[in-house]
Amino acid sequence: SAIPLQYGAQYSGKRTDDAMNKWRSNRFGQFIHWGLYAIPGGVWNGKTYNYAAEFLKASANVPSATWDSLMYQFNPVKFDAKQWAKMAKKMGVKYMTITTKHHEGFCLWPSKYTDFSVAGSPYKKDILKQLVEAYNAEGIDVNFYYSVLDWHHPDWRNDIKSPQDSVAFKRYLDFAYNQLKELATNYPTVKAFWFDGTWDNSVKKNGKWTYEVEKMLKEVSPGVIVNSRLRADDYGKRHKDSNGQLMGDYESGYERRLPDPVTDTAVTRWDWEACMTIPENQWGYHKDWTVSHVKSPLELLEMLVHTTSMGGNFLLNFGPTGNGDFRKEELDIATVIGNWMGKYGDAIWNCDYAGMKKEDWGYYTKKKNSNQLNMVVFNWPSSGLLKVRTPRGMVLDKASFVDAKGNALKVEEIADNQYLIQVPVKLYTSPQVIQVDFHQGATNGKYQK
Ligand SMILES: C[C@@H]1N[C@@H](c2cn(-c3ccccc3)nn2)[C@H](O)[C@@H]1O
Repeated sequence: SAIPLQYGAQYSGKRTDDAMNKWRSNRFGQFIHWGLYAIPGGVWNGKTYNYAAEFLKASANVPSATWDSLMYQFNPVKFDAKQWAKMAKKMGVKYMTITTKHHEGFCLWPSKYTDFSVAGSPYKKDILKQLVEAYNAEGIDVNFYYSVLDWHHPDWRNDIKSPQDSVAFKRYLDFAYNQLKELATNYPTVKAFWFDGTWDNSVKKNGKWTYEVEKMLKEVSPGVIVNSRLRADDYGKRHKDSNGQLMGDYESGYERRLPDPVTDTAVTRWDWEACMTIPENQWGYHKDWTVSHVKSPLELLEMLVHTTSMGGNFLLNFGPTGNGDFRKEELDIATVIGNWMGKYGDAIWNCDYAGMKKEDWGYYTKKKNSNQLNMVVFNWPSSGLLKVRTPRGMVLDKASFVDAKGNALKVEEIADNQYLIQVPVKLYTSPQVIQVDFHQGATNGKYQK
């Protein structure tokens, strides 16, 4: 029987209100990690540190006073929110998630609860306000990332080991609560809050606070969406409560990894989002991308399609430089992905899990409330035959490449709920999309029994 909880999941199943339906239909988002860490870019006193650039303070053992004085160098003269938003629009994202405050504690908005913000920098202006306005003007939703973990704030604690810790950490939680209320109040068009830095015991021992933050945000900004990573329940259980129920509005555990399309299909039962770096593990700007593998546009495109095929959102990360511009590799990736989305985005936006078995050639997506099935093909069989297994009652009618709607492909029913779709055997240089029309009914039985 269920364990009684005060601060566990507040509901089960997917939210189906307009705000969540829009969040789900967005599918593809741009993550932006921007802060003081973008100034040194992974290099300190002439030494390059391979670990994630937004962790340079820790990797290079930089004293807090030294790190915090980077605020006086924050003056991104090349920052142009409208230009960032145009690039995002061309890339085909429908939402953007910006780090309002990362673990270093530096705030990209002039918060009245701390001096450690843009207001204290030579730049002075409100970065968040400019980004929200510019991206919303391009029709792109904006979500706020907020790190509960805060290396700058004197009252932060990793754990509560004494009454003094409790008193200090209570002050910290009040500070964070006030900042979050400030963000939800001052930027009312923000659609979701992306919490991070909640894995420490100090936060796990404060499930009630995490519950109250979610409650407050939804009172201040009705319809707003909160990720599972914020939440701890009465017993410190995170993401899913002590009864295995998902907390928050969507599962946000997939960081630099994706669920397996064969063994992890359970994720299709709830909303979820995966966030992904272009290098192996760099969220903030790093001067030297030779320190690890850098994913190609096609690798990233396959991850986007893979995620959509399992009913999830894909949040691809960009790390602007300390000057406020993007490195060439990121601009090139945005262009290649944008070109593909311009032609085939209809197989991503407002598409979901098709409820079909994964095949070797690639991924299915299904347009919401339609009989339109998309096959996004990455791996071409030497036979030229694409295998399709349908659920009982689903009958394929016709198929054609999105790029050649008029040329119907041969669809052969070879057994109950088993089909082969014939495609020309040739080299394709980018993933192709085949659109398949189907209907619910008995199989045609054209094949010999
Ligand atoms: C979304 C990503 N989450 C942050 C992160 C990751 N980690 C981490 C810490 C220890 C092990 C593995 C991951 N700590 N903070 C990264 O800095 C980025 O913001």
